[in-house]
This record gives sequence, C-alpha cells and structure tokens, in this order.
Amino acid sequence: MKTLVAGVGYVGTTTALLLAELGWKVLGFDTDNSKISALSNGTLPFYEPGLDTLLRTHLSNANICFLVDPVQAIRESQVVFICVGTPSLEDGSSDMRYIRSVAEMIGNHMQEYKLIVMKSTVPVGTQKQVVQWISEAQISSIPFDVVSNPEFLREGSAVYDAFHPDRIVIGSDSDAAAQQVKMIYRDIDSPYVVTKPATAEMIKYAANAFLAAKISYMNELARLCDQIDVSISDIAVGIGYDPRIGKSFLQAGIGYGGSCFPKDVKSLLHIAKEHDTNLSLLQQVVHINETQYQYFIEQMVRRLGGLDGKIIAVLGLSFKPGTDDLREAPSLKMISHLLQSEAAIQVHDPVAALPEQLLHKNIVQFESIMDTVRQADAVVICTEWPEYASASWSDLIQLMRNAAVFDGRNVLDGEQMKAWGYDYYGIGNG
Ligand SMILES: NC(=O)C1=CN([C@@H]2O[C@H](COP(=O)(O)OP(=O)(O)OC[C@H]3O[C@@H](n4cnc5c(N)ncnc54)[C@H](O)[C@@H]3O)[C@@H](O)[C@H]2O)C=CC1
Ligand SMILES: O=C(O)[C@H]1O[C@H](OP(=O)(O)OP(=O)(O)OC[C@H]2O[C@@H](n3ccc(=O)[nH]c3=O)[C@H](O)[C@@H]2O)[C@H](O)[C@@H](O)[C@@H]1O
Repeated sequence: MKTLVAGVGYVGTTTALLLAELGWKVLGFDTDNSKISALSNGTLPFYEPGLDTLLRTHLSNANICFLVDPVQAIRESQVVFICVGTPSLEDGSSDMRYIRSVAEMIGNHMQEYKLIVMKSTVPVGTQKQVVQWISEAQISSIPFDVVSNPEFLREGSAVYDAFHPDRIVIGSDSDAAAQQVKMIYRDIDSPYVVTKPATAEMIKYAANAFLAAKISYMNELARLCDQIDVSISDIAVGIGYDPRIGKSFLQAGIGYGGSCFPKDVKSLLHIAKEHDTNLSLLQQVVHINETQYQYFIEQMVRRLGGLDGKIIAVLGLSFKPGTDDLREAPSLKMISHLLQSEAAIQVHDPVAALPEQLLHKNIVQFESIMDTVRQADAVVICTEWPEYASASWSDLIQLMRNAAVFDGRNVLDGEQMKAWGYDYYGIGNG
C-alpha cells in the first residue's frame, strides 16, 4: 500500500518518515518546490533532532520519495495524510485555504477509492467540510472516507513522540476506515480513542488549550510569587507530586510560543464565539500569555534603571529548545521591545538565525555565548537551551560590563549565580 503525505513541514515530514519506518511506501508532496528538492537531497529544511538520519535511510532504501506533481501524487497513492498548515487569520480563526486546496486536488485527480487521514489541527466540523470539498471537485462520483487523526507531537522531540504517542485519536463515521487507520499504525504500542470526527477535532483543541492554561496559571502565580518572596519553581515541585496535577507544564517563564498553542487557543475562542459561548478562562489564558513578556521587561527596567543605551545579551531565539522554529517565539517580542527602547542587542541561539524583520543596526548575532555576553549590561535568557544552563557563568562574569542576569526560563541556579556576584532575577523567583 502506498501512502501520500500532503504538506511536508514539521508534521508531514515526521509522519512520512514514521510511515516509512512502519514499512509503508511513502510519497511526500508539497507545493513548496524548495522543500521538495531539499528533502529529495536528504536535507531537512528545518532543524529536528534525529529526523535527518531517518530521512537519509529511507531515501537510500527507496521507501520514500518526494514530488511536486499533484496528479502523480494522488493517482499513485491509496491513503492520503493531510499535514498542511492551518495558520491563524487576523480574527483568530484558522486559515483553511491549504486544507481546501488539498481536498480539491484529491477530488480532481482521484480515480479509485481513497482513505484520507486529517492530521492537521482543524476547527470542529472540518472533516464534514473536507468531504464536501472533495465531492464537489470530483469529476465522477468515486467513494472515499475522511478520518480525523489529530497529531500530538512536540517540536524538538518529534521523532520520539511520533513513535511513542500517549494515545492515537481516530474520529471516523466509518468503522472500516477507522480499522484501516489502526492497521496502518499496527506496530505502534498506544491506546486508541476511536470516536466521532467532531470529537476528535475538539480533543486536539482541548488538549492544547489545557496545556496553555497550565502555563498561564503558573505565569500569573509567578507574578504574585515575586511580591511575596516565594519561589514559583518550588511551588511547581510541591504541587507536581499530586498526580491529579502532574509535574509537567508547570514551568513559569516569559510565555508560551510556537506555531500551535497561540494559534489553537485563539481558534478555539473563535469557534466558541461563532457558537455564542463565552470561554472566559481561555480569554484570560491568552491575555496572561500576551502580557507575560511585558511583565518580565518591567522587572528589567526597574532593576537596570531603564534600557536606553544599554547593551542587552539575549540568549535563545527559538520558541523552545530543540528547534529552530521562530513562530510566535516570545524572544522576538522581547527583542522588538528592547529595540524600541533604544537598547543595543547581542543575540545567540545554537540553531536559529535572526529573522529578516529583526535585522537592524542595533542588533548582532554571535556564534559563541562568550562573544554574546561581552560588554553586556544584562543577559536575558529567552530559551532554555541546555548550553545556557551549563555555560561557565563563573568565568562569563568577567566579560560583562554589568553582571545582571534575567532568567526568563528559570534555568540557572539563582543562589549559585548570586554567590558568583551576579544580580540575578529568575521569573517568579524574585
Ligand atoms: N508543528 C507541530 O509541532 C505540530 C503541528 N500540528 C498541526 O499540523 C499542521 C501542520 O503544521 P506544521 O507541520 O508545523 O506546518 P508547516 O508550515 O511546517 O508545514 C506545512 C506544509 O504544508 C505545505 N502546503 C501548503 N499548502 C499545500 C498544498 N496545497 N499541498 C501540499 N502542501 C502544501 C507548506 O508548503 C508546508 O511545507 C498544522 O495544522 C498544525 O497546527 C499538530 C501537531 C504538532
Ligand atoms: O499542536 C501542536 O503543535 C503541539 O503543541 C505543543 O508542542 P510544541 O508547541 O512543539 O511545544 P511545547 O513543548 O508544548 O511548548 C510550547 C510552548 O510552551 C512553553 N512552555 C512549555 C512548558 C512549560 O512548563 N512552560 C512553558 O512556558 C514552551 O517554552 C513553548 O514556548 C504540544 O505540547 C504538542 O502536544 C502539540 O502537538
């Protein structure tokens, strides 16, 4: 059986290589020619640990190939995984044009039954809409099924997550189609949740919104902890032992970023609005997240006596460690604000490069942490890359003009930093 993955970005490339590892022949299709030629040459167009090795293995074994011809892509495959983007529009709703375009491509070119598996994160009701788009694009009526199968992988650990999912959710109107999807994943050890398509679509939003809410809850408590001389990190440990709360996603910081939490929470709020339902808790989750980096900057301004003319070393650009993804990265909002305040910025990231919109005479990216902190009036940690926790801070202090460190991810040992002579501030550990 040949599978087609439409849209070979983070999710699509990972899905394609998972399918190849599971023994299926895979075609990867994308409208971005540069991605197709990079992948065909064994080069990942983005950074994701472990995925490049899988790519080269399956290219050399001819288990996978990448193409830009939609006719060949549809005609040669029996199962189509849809992995295209669903970015936010201005009003918070999801831009469905890429999903629609794939649906129409399938309808246009299919000549026999197809199983269509929707991995993109989509508003509730999309499965029905895709059925309609495919039917309308068909030249003659050919049967097909559309199954919702939301993806839960995290960037930075995409390979592990794809092979060890906490659960596989399948939303299908047809038992046979659900069984077929299970059969494709048969070698993966995971619980299954088989349900209606709309429920599967909503499970994905509910999961991401819940995780975002956990983070905003801790971020808001962090602001109080700063006032009452209590450490939010200790609170996270103390509450995390309760299995009803859990240890993960309790890390306070400068806010959640990435291509999904911000987009998906807003999309869920938009869905609620369309149904005249007020999700006030989630509105607050977004508000806390959008003001968290400002709160952090206020702490900097207060302690440094202003930012104008200061040299600020920013460590970390990507929205989290293990990826070069800059989508909705809190570091970018932070840097824009610092530039407006007339600060000069020296920045470092192990894999991500400054995006074009931030190229400015007052900002320069260095390759080493040492060069980045040299002559700085303050260091700001925006991403918890392990190299920042393990840097030799006892030596770096000699290079700085003023030894102030603002730890936006609470990755350093505050007591030790103070013992070395730093004026250290960890968010919520004030
Ligand atoms: N990035 C992540 O960690 C996760 C993302 N998701 C969801 O998966 C979906 C994809 O996300 P990413 O992989 O991050 O996006 P991405 O932006 O990395 O990749 C999307 C790809 O689709 C391609 N594309 C657009 N229109 C196309 C078309 N008509 N035919 C074929 N290809 C087309 C684009 O060129 C791009 O390469 C989104 O709905 C996202 O919310 C779900 C779980 C995790
Ligand atoms: O739908 C998606 O795209 C994915 O979104 C998230 O994955 P991802 O965005 O890759 O990264 P996370 O590890 O969840 O981190 C998201 C953001 O939250 C922040 N975060 C995370 C955890 C925490 O305790 N505190 C915190 O501020 C991170 O720094 C990062 O900016 C989910 O974890 C995945 O399950 C989901 O599939």
